[in-house]
Amino acid sequence: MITMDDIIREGHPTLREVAKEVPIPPTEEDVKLGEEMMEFLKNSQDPVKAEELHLRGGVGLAAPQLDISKRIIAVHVPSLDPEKPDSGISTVMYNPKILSHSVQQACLGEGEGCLSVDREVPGYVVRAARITVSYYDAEGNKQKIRLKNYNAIVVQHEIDHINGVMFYDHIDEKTPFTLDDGVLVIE
Ligand SMILES: Cc1nc(NNC(=O)[C@H](CC2CCCC2)CN(O)CO)c(F)c(N2CCN3CCOC[C@@H]3C2)n1
Ligand code: NI
Repeated sequence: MITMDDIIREGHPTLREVAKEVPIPPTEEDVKLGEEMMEFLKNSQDPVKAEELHLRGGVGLAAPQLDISKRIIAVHVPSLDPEKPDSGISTVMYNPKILSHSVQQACLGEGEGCLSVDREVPGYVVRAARITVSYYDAEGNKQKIRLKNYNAIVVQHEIDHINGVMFYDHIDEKTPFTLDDGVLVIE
């Protein structure tokens, strides 16, 4: 079972590597890894288990954060709107690829953090508000989905990780909270 001890922290070179594509259909090993990544996210969102296992809350995780330089990400984002129970996203993506993105940009009003970064880095992380992503699922089926707002932000944060990009690379140190016109702030 994955715990915080398995997550490498900034400064570890693997976080700055471009991760390798995995064979499709995913091997048993890669399917198991994806399942363990998803289990970590669910545990981290369970108050009892998170407390017991000393987990920081997470809605996404990328294999390089486990010192595994493979293009595998897991996202488990609960829907923010109880009226729209399926507006969240919960899936493991193999070889995810952003096919297209909106000109419209968005950021989280609270900024971003990272399980591999043991410090606060204030500032807006401006990303595309909507993205079209292709990926392979655990069975090797090619999927193509459109994501927007919170779900889109999370998946972009994870895809950054498999490209060696950290969230604070997007923050302008001099003007961390300056926003161009029209950037959607997601609270
Ligand atoms: C936004 C948020 N980021 C949390 N942590 N950071 C992460 O997930 C990092 C990835 C996210 C940082 C910004 C975009 C992607 C992990 N990363 O570094 C992976 O690369 C949260 F934990 C969290 N939520 C809201 C939903 N809540 C449901 C109930 O359980 C608690 C949970 C807390 N929302
Ligand atoms: Ni992260």
